[in-house]
Amino acid sequence: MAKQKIAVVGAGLIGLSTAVYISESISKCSVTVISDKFTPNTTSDVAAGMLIPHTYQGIPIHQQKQWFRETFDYLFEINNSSEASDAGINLVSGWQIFKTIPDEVLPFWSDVVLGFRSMTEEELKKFPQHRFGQAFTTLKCDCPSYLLWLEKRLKENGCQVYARRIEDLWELHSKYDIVVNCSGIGSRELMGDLEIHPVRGQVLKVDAPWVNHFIRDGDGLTYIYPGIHNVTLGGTRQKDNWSLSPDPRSSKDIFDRCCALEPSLQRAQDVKVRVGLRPSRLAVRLQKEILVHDGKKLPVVHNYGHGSGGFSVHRGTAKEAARLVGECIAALEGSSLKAKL
Ligand SMILES: Cc1cc2nc3c(=O)[nH]c(=O)nc-3n(C[C@H](O)[C@H](O)[C@H](O)COP(=O)(O)OP(=O)(O)OC[C@H]3O[C@@H](n4cnc5c(N)ncnc54)[C@H](O)[C@@H]3O)c2cc1C
Ligand SMILES: O=C([O-])CC(=O)C(=O)O
Repeated sequence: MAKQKIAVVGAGLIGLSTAVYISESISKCSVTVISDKFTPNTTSDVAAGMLIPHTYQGIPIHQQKQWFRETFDYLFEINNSSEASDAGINLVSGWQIFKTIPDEVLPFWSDVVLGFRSMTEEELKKFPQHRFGQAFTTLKCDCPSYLLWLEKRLKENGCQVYARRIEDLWELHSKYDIVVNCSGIGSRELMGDLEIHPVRGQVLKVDAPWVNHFIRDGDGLTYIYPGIHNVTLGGTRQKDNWSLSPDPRSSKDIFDRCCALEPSLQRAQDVKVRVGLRPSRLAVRLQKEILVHDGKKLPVVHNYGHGSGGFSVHRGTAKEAARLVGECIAALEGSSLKAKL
């Protein structure tokens, strides 16, 4: 039977990781990635890349935990291989601190990260404004390195990559059998999906190589994340704000909040400001849809809307998208067999 031609729209973290998963798990297909932007110009490049899940209100917790575990295990294996530095993956230990005791003292992901425990009184003395804290070790991606590494994997697997903006998924009907939509915030326009909205995030990437322990305020607004090449200082969460221009007042505010937690950051050098729009939705949209025009059909698998947590769950959602693509292939093969009989 001829190979099914799959087009993946989007070359951020979700498009690249989904294309890699499909090309490695489904032999009877060819994979092409089509996108208007590539690394270093995607939202995924701006992210801190920490594996600390955000909760999607519209998805059962056991499902989110499974996606996180699959992602953590995958990156942990890379971290323990000769690929670690190329892929930009490192293990990082640190503290999540709270001004008031959180509802979830033991979050659902506590037994996936390593060494999760409550902070000691002694550790908490470093943060006089905070009353409670969690200590653990997790993984962090240097996002541009990881995206380049995924692109390299794709090319090694024989996939094609094209730069092009798609106005309507139906444009792909004449050349491809199945489309996988990983267009992130672009799905608002491409699919007319008004459930997805931007949550603007501004961060600073600074040079401060002596900082090697992460600190995250549990309110999710202030964080210090050391990575392989720089330290990410965050952040902002501005719902429905589409501006990609850096805001100098926010930069000062982020810097001051981070210095309040880690005063040595006053000596940080080479401060770069980055802005990204989190593709936020109550639930990641991971489902099949059949587009129909003039009696012709185009199966589509959607995988978008990862909001603040794409890095934490991307491998798990890529696996689920690949399973849905497998179902589409089985249906296409079933119908072409029927047509021959
Ligand atoms: C400041 C900030 C910090 C973050 N920190 C973390 C973190 O520490 N941990 C974590 O887990 N997550 C984090 N995130 C969230 C994470 O960045 C996102 O969940 C993830 O990057 C989403 O990936 P994506 O591939 O869906 O989107 P994108 O990276 O935006 O990729 C979408 C792709 O689709 C393409 N596209 C869109 N429309 C079209 C079209 N019509 N035609 C062709 N191509 C199209 C775009 O060009 C792009 O290539 C953070 C986000 C921000 C903004
Ligand atoms: O919340 C965090 O720790 C980092 C993150 O995912 C974001 O800013 O979206």
